[in-house]
Parts: sequence; C-alpha cells; structure tokens
Amino acid sequence: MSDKHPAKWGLTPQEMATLPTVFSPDLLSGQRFLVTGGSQGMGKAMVFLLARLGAKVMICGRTEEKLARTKSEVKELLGADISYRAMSIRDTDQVDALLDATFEEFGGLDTLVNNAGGQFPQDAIDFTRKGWAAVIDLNLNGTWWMMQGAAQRWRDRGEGGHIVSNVAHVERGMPQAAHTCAARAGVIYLTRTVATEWAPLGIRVNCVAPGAIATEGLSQYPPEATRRLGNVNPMRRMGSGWDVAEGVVYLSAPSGNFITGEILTIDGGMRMWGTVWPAGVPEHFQV
Ligand SMILES: CCCCCCCCC/C=C/C(=O)SCCNC(=O)CCNC(=O)[C@H](O)C(C)(C)COP(=O)(O)OP(=O)(O)OC[C@H]1O[C@@H](n2cnc3c(N)ncnc32)[C@H](O)[C@@H]1OP(=O)(O)O
Ligand SMILES: NC(=O)C1=CN([C@@H]2O[C@H](COP(=O)(O)OP(=O)(O)OC[C@H]3O[C@@H](n4cnc5c(N)ncnc54)[C@H](OP(=O)(O)O)[C@@H]3O)[C@@H](O)[C@H]2O)C=CC1
Repeated sequence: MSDKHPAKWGLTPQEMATLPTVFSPDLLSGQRFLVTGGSQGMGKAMVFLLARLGAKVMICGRTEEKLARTKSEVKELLGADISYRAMSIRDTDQVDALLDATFEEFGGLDTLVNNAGGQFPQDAIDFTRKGWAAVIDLNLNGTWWMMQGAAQRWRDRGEGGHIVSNVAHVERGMPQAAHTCAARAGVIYLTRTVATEWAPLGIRVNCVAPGAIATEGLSQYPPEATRRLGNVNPMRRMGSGWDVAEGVVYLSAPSGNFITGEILTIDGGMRMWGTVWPAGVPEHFQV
C-alpha cells in the first residue's frame, strides 16, 4: 500500500475481489451481516471479504449511487447478491427502518458492523457547537442507536448476535480530533459495558481500532496531512481496508466465540509511536 498521496485512495474492486485471505471460502456461509458505511473504504473491503466467505450482506450509507455501485461491483466480480438501503445512522427512524428491513429480508441477523463514521480536523478550542454535535451525533449516538436497536431485536426474538464497531486508536488522544476521540472513547466504553450486560442474551460486543488506513475518506484531507499519515506508526506506512476487514472477520467467525468486550487495535504500532496532526503541526511541536 502506497504511503504517498495518490490520485485516488483505497482499494479497487478488482483488488478486493482477489486479495489473498487467510480465511476459508465457506467460513461465513449462511451468516447474515449488516455493515454501516459499506459503500467505500474499510466498509467496502469488509463487504467484499464477507461476500467472498459466503455471508449474506446488507449495507447502508447516505448516498444511494455509491451503494448501488458497490452492489453491482460485488455482483460482477464475485457473482454474489448484496442488499442496500440509503439512510443516515444519525436518524433514529431510519435506523429502525434499516434494522427492520434487514431482519425481515434475512430472517434475522448474526453480526452488526458499525463502520460508518467520520469527522473533520480542527483545533478543539475552535469547535463550534454545531460541529461538535455533528461528530458526536454521527460517531457516538448513531453507533449507539444501531447497537441498541440490534440488541433489542435479538432479545425480543430470543436470539444472540455479535456487534463489532469500527472506532479508532484513541488511547493517547489525538490532537485536532478531540471530538472524534471523545465519541470513539464513548463507543469503546459502551462496548466494554454492554459486553457484560448483554452476555446473558448471547450477544458479544467488540471493537476494531484502526490507525491510519488508506481509504477514499482520506481524499478529504490535504496532501500535507496524508503524507504525515503515512509516517505515524513504527511501520511508517498506512494499513489497508483489507487489514481491518480481516480483523472484523476474525472477531465475527467462530474464531471470536470466546471474545467479548475486546478492542482489537490494527494500527501498525501507532499506539506507541507517531502523531497525526490532521490540520497541521503547530510550531511548538515542530522538531
Ligand atoms: C480528524 C482525523 C483524525 C482521526 C483518526 C486519525 C486517523 C486517520 C484519519 C482518519 C480518517 C478518517 O476518518 S477518513 C473518514 C472521513 N470521512 C468522513 O469524515 C465522512 C463523514 N464525515 C462527515 O460527514 C462530516 O465530517 C461530519 C461533520 C461528521 C458530518 O457533516 P454534515 O455536514 O453531515 O453534518 P452537519 O450536522 O450538517 O454539521 C456540519 C457542521 O460540522 C462542522 N464542520 C464540518 N466540516 C468542517 C470543517 N472542515 N471544519 C470545521 N468545521 C466543520 C461545521 O460546524 C458544520 O456546520 P456549518 O458550518 O453550518 O456547515
Ligand atoms: N481511514 C482512516 O485512517 C481511519 C478511519 N477511521 C474510521 O473508520 C470508519 C471507516 O473509515 P473509512 O473507510 O476511512 O471512511 P470513508 O469516509 O471512506 O467511508 C465512510 C462510509 O460511511 C458512510 N457514512 C458516513 N456518514 C454516514 C451516516 N451518517 N450514515 C450512514 N452512513 C454514513 C459513507 O457513505 P456516505 O458518505 O454515502 O454516507 C461511507 O460509506 C469511519 O468511522 C472512520 O472515521 C478510524 C481510524 C482511521
């Protein structure tokens, strides 16, 4: 994976259809997955891997065109049918409708992957109320409505399930991303709490915590920031959506049967070394 600033970020559909995987082709046969934000980036890599392993997949995102393109690429390259629904996880009515549609179409759900999210880079001191609220609403509230809605349906049907949320590596905080750090820390501690509350219901709850991953989402950042992103861990390169997708499968397949409340960090060691500064390095910190 290149750590330079390419014209287009992320894996191509052809790469996602053919990249090697450690998992066997029938591993997830009959398993039903819902992946939020499955129309690009890490979510799309998850969709390709899940479909290659035999899972039934529903995806969602705000933009219908990107969802439809993903569906047709999966069909064309893998011969598999996935389903989609355009919606925002920030809208509780739309969350309910998505979950109802998924349970109805698939006759249930085995794993919810909370992957949709994002933020903008800014010094915390300059956050507006609206900007703060938008990032918290997307990454903390939206993720929570999905978690709670899935768990309620599993409880009411007397079935168990698995939730894995894509957060971010936030152990050391992240300057110029305090809003997303606060939201992701919230999801991590929701996970660690409901993993216990929901264990009697047969529901496992985990997170994956990526460091810098080359995805289409990075096109929002200037080259100066993305060049730094390729140097923010001891490996001095970015990961790919595939690295995160394989982590999601590990936690969701029988390999994860005894794992709950876990945060699987996939960051090339960024939790030990490297600093992002997505909006630019202040003079005080320049060396
Ligand atoms: C950080 C990386 C490290 C984090 C982790 C570091 C590791 C690597 C980097 C990570 C990269 C990724 O996550 S890549 C994934 C990136 N992808 C995304 O972020 C996509 C999803 N993001 C979004 O949709 C937006 O960022 C988000 C703000 C959350 C929602 O936007 P919406 O316009 O839908 O939301 P609204 O409720 O209308 O609120 C918009 C308000 O947000 C604020 N706002 C929006 N963009 C702004 C901006 N560039 N600068 C200031 N303020 C901004 C303003 O107050 C806007 O109001 P007005 O002024 O009135 O308009
Ligand atoms: N790339 C990175 O280095 C890192 C990313 N992360 C996080 O990992 C997750 C995936 O990242 P990445 O693949 O890079 O992100 P991308 O920006 O490439 O993709 C985000 C996906 O989420 C969807 N989405 C965004 N907002 C909403 C919403 N309100 N409701 C439903 N779907 C939505 C987008 O579709 P649409 O725009 O059509 O709604 C898109 O499919 C995000 O939460 C991201 O913040 C964490 C650490 C590092």
